[in-house]
Formats: sequence, structure tokens, C-alpha cells
Amino acid sequence: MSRIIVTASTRMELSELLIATSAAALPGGGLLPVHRAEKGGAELLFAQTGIGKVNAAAAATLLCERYAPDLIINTGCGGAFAGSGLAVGDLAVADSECLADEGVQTPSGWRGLDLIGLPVYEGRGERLFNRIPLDQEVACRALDRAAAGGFKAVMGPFLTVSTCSGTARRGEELLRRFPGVCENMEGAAVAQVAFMYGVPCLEVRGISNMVEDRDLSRWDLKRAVGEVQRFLAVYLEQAAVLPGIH
Ligand SMILES: O=C(O)c1cccc(C(=O)CC[C@H]2O[C@@H](n3cnc4c(=O)[nH]cnc43)[C@H](O)[C@@H]2O)c1
Repeated sequence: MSRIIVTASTRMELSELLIATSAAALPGGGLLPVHRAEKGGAELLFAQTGIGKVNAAAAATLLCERYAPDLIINTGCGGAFAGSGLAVGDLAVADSECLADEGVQTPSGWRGLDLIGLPVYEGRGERLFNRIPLDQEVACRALDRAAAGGFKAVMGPFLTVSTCSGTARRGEELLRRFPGVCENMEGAAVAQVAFMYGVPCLEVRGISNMVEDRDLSRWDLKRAVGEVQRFLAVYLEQAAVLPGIH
């Protein structure tokens, strides 16, 4: 039976999936709460990682070591960049991830890790600096499934940051560094660990806010996490025949 792991930073980002799949808490999860279900001929494990790259990387490493998954799905909410074509309540599918604030501030501007010449990972014929590749077939199929399910979804590069951008200016600055449709705080960490373990990784987020001058009255976390979990519940129904799953 194939094994799919779904990670999110908060309980709210997983709670509807836990209900939809009748998942039960696994005993002995230690610091990392894990729930288990069976659906569509696959074993599903849901893990609440906590916010940010450190929590996400620690959780992803533990999950890869302990469970050797066939696919890791990172989900939750995210901010949409201006010009992405995304709005609050839409779905964003990552075609790549990026460590968007790992680099060097030089007198002539910000530069990525390639300036230092030290990759975050080197192996399997790749040197990864800021950009983390994701499985293209898995991403494209997820986008197709979202469209077929009537969801408005856009696929593009995701940027992972340590500081949530609370100004339009910061969003513009990040887009001068790297192309991006969606900002988040965990995705590149999960993607990097998955890449290191050779596990296909999918990232799908519901858009809770635009990357703009911070105005919480324009955020809709509930709608964002509801939409993306509604999509994933359908997606996971066909878990046994998902691309990348053998
Ligand atoms: O600024 C606030 O007061 C505030 C209130 C509630 C939530 C936040 C977050 O920043 C949530 C971070 C959480 O959600 C993801 N997320 C959602 N939108 C964004 C964003 O625009 N930029 C970065 N991360 C975002 C993120 O992955 C975290 O897990 C703030």
C-alpha cells in the first residue's frame, strides 16, 4: 500500500481533512502529532508541523526517516503576489519552491546563496542554492484535478520566507529577487527535505491574503484552508492512482 504524508503548520489547516478521512491519532508521535487514515487504497498520514522553516524541516526529516513516504503534500494557506492572477479563496499549486530570504545583503543589493557558492544541498547531480525543484508531473496533475473539480487554481513558483511580507513594497522586493505567485513560511523546507530523500513533493495552498500592506480585514484564513482541504479530500480519494505513486 502506498503511503502519502500531508503536512501543514497548524491544526486548522488539517482539521477538515482529518474529519473527511476519519483519521485517528497515532500513539507515540512525540513532539509531532500524526494522524493516520486509509483512503483510495493508500495509507494517509497527517502531520501538524508548527509554523516556519525549522519546524517544517524537522518534521519532514522525521517523517521521511520514520515512514519512508511515496509522496509528501505540503498544504495550508498562503499569500498571493500581485500579478499572480490569484485572489483570496483561490488555490495555488507550486511548480517550484524557493528559499527567498536566504542570501547576502551586499552594499549593491540582496544576493542569493550562489554568491557565497555554498548550496543548501548537493547530491544526485544537483546543486541547490535558493530554488528547490518539485515534481512537475505531480504538480501538473494536481492543477488539472483542481480545474476539473471547479476550483480556480494557478500554478507557479512559491517563495518561502521567515518574515511574512506585510507591505506591498516587500512583495515587490521579493519579486525582483525571484519570480513568484505565492508566499508562505514552510514550503521550501519541506520541498528541500523531500528532495534530499528522493520523495516526490506536492505543495498546494489556499490563498488567505494578498501580499500587500498588512490589513487583516482583507484576510480570510477560514475560506483559504476550507477550499484547499476540500480540494485535497477529493484528490486523496484517488490516492492509489496518483502520479509518482508506485
Ligand atoms: O499578521 C498577522 O497578524 C497574522 C495573523 C494571522 C496569521 C498570520 C500569518 O502570517 C500566517 C502565517 C502562516 O500562514 C502561511 N501564510 C499565509 N499567508 C502568508 C503570507 O502572506 N506570507 C507568508 N506566509 C503566509 C504561512 O505559511 C504560515 O504558516 C499573520
